[in-house]
Amino acid sequence: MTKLVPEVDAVVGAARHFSFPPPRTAAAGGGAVDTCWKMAAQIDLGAAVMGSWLDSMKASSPRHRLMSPLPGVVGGGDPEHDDWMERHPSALGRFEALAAAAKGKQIAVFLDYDGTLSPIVEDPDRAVMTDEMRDAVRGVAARFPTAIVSGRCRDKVFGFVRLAELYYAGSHGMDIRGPTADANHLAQDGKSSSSSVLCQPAREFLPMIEEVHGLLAAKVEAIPGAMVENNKFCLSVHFRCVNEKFRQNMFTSCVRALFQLKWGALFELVRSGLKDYTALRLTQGRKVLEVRPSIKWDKGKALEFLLEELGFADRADVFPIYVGDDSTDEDAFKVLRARGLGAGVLVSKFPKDTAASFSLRDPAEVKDFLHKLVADAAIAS
Ligand SMILES: O=P(O)(O)OC[C@H]1O[C@H](O[C@H]2O[C@H](CO)[C@@H](O)[C@H](O)[C@H]2O)[C@H](O)[C@@H](O)[C@@H]1O
Repeated sequence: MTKLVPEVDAVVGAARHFSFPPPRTAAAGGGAVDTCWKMAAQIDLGAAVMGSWLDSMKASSPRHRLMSPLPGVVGGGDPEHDDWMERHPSALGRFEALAAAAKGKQIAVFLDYDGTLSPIVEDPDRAVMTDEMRDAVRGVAARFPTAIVSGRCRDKVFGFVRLAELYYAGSHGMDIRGPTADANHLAQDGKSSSSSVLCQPAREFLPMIEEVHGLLAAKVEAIPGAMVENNKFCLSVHFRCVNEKFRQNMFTSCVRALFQLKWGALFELVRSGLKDYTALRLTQGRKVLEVRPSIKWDKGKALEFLLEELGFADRADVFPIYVGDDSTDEDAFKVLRARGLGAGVLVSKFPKDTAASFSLRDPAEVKDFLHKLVADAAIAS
């Protein structure tokens, strides 16, 4: 089997398979969650089949079986969990291996926001980050170049994080700006802080996104709980709160049919709303449909852009660490795999098909991991 992340593999050991796609066992192979996670990555609006699309919507924030509560602990006889932990060990439980792979290299840290730095909540405007998490991110940024890479509008995610020393890549990486205050590593590198926008590859789509925002917002008013969030260069159509009541009582097939009908109706509204906008595409995140310009730009491209901007593009001694929870973060994990660089860390309590090498269960573990990065002597030296 080809090893795509040799530096991490070499340290963790050959028995740990960080290849992508991961091998499938009877327990994990072909599972509904895995399959839907892949399907959810991008929707072909012309060919979308309603049944499979609804499956994908339901799988977009899985709530099935909980995994072992302790990082690195094998999962008490659950073969699916054991297989997952084998292929994507805890970045906390295997921290020494990760640190050894990073030793002597320039670390750069890339952090998704929702589901990574803040817990998933029903109201996107209330997805606040705790002060403790802010302290952890501040500590990392004082040591290593650090970027937030989010599907959200850049200003909005800055409003949550409020740390001027970071890079921010908003709108799924389509709106990137540098730090507006010096962090220690920038001062050491002699680089001046810059408040300027560094990259906006979808500028020409702004009027179209505005127009479609108005159109979709009016359309989804018909669906209680649905909401369209304007993320400047892309839109998020939220369905986490659609038919919440039915979801809580979905034990009879009759109610289940209603549940599917509502989500199907929302999808149809979005699909029909976009039919004249062939320059836009639809992808899916956690209980959210993402309307994006059809350009070849995603969080993976943003990661590559930032590495270049930091002067790390051609350096073999760089160790990027990307932490994210969403299907949109897979583009960044794939870049790291393809380049054999650094480590991707997926935040998930559930087994998922992922190009990440390591896993963390939730934002609380992300915080602990960030603290460990700062405290680790091997990495510091
Ligand atoms: O790339 P991210 O920083 O993870 O942003 C992706 C989307 O995150 C937000 O939606 C998600 O979090 C919400 C708050 O917890 C939750 O209600 C929603 O169901 C999730 O999909 C954000 O609101 C979106 O605009 C981002 O695209």
